[in-house]
Amino acid sequence: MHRSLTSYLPTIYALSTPPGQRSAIAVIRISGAKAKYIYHKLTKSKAAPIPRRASLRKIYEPQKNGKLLDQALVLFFEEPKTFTGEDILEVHLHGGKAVTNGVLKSIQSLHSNSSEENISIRYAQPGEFSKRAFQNGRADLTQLEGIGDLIDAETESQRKSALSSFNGENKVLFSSWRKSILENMAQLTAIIDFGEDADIEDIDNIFNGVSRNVELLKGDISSFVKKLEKSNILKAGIKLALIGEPNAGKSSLLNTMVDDNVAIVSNIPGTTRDSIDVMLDLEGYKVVICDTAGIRNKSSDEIELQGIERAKLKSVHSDIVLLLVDSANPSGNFISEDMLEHFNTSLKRKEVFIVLTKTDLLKDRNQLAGIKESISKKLNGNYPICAISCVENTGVEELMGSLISKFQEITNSNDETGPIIVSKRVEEILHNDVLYGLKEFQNAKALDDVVMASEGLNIASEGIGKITGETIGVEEVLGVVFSNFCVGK
Ligand SMILES: Nc1nc2c(ncn2[C@@H]2O[C@H](COP(=O)(O)OP(=O)(O)OP(=O)(O)O)[C@@H](O)[C@H]2O)c(=O)[nH]1
Repeated sequence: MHRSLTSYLPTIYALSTPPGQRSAIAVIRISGAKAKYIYHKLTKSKAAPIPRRASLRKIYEPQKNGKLLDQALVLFFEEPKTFTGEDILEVHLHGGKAVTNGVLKSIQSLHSNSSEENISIRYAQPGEFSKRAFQNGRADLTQLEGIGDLIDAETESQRKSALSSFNGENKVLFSSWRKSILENMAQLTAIIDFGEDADIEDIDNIFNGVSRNVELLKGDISSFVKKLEKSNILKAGIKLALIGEPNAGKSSLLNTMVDDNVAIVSNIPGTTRDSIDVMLDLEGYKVVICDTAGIRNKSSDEIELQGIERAKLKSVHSDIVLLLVDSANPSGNFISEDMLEHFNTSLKRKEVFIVLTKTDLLKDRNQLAGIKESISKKLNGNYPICAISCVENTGVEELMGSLISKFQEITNSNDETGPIIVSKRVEEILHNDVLYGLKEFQNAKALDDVVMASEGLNIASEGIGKITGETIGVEEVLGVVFSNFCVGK
């Protein structure tokens, strides 16, 4: 009879659907050696549950004459081919608080550590189901972290990128890197072991060959890390700052984009005295739009001045800046000196879109070409310029289209392989262990030190092992990974 590697551990159970909420269905998940025992006790059925077959069962308090708690859909999965690698029982109850509490209490009441019987059952800790899956070899760490990212995904692009870990693509890639490192380490070990008997020229040839392989591998890993950095924007959200002079129409554009009145729109210049962040899902991208205070030359208002400084700072820290310019500005000075200075000192290397606003107020739309030319001249660059009117709702769609293309570009989403998301933990190991180890190899190679070079490769290979969990020996590392998970996962 098969026994999972974790069969000696207590059987765990948890409410896998959100707690404390009224819902049509609530699912309790139970995993471990006592899952079947719990089934018999709750259903009062003597017959063994048929694996993978949903059946409707009355659920009772387990003690003698225990009262009926609910009628539920019950699913039993037999080890080892289950998520955790252990027997799993799922009880799909009606989602009322009293029902779920009653069943949870009943399961807990089955725990017993009396001298005659040792039935160890307890509520699961965060991520404990996933931890069991890892311990029983059902999934590697990157796949499990991928599930975490999948659950956390708020937008379509985040969901897609989490899949690369979840469906094991990253695992395959990391394993191929590790295999390659181990093969090259084997060649260095041969030099170390047979060094004295071997021909110097042969040794050089082998060492140089390994060095070329490491160079290529380091290139691959570096591009993966670069792509990762780009994709990370997807997780945090693309930061989009709306800047412009007071009254340029920033809040109106934000409202049009959000299609809701989140910012205050008024015709008193300087209404937005501080920045407002709004999270949006734009065509599957998580975007954090920041409406900032109008930037102008002269202000004696201390609070406004602080707002202006913060607006400048926000634009510096954003991924994309929309510089809004009132096309109907009667002064004809479309970019103020203060804005120009901020642009030249801080925004030159940013992704900037110029947005000409209030085009409905222009008497002659042919003026637009002249305005565009004068702005480009003043900014001394070729920035994309869009013309919009929030009153007529024209140009906003085109602007959105251009923004989406930019999102794809800066997050690598139009790349064939798509964006990738891995955990912070994995990213750190890639930098601090894997790339570091390969760099150490290269330093040692420059000194012709085979032993140190091999040690460098060892660091890199151990690093990949830590990522997938293959060379994990320490309980703390597992703790770090799984403590971020929710209960029931
Ligand atoms: N005709 C017309 N008026 C507009 C348009 N967009 C904004 N406005 C008006 O311009 C004024 C200023 O708009 P806001 O969106 O508050 O401008 P803002 O840049 O956020 O202003 P501050 O918060 O002062 O920096 C309001 O009276 C708006 O109704 C537009 O496309 N056409």
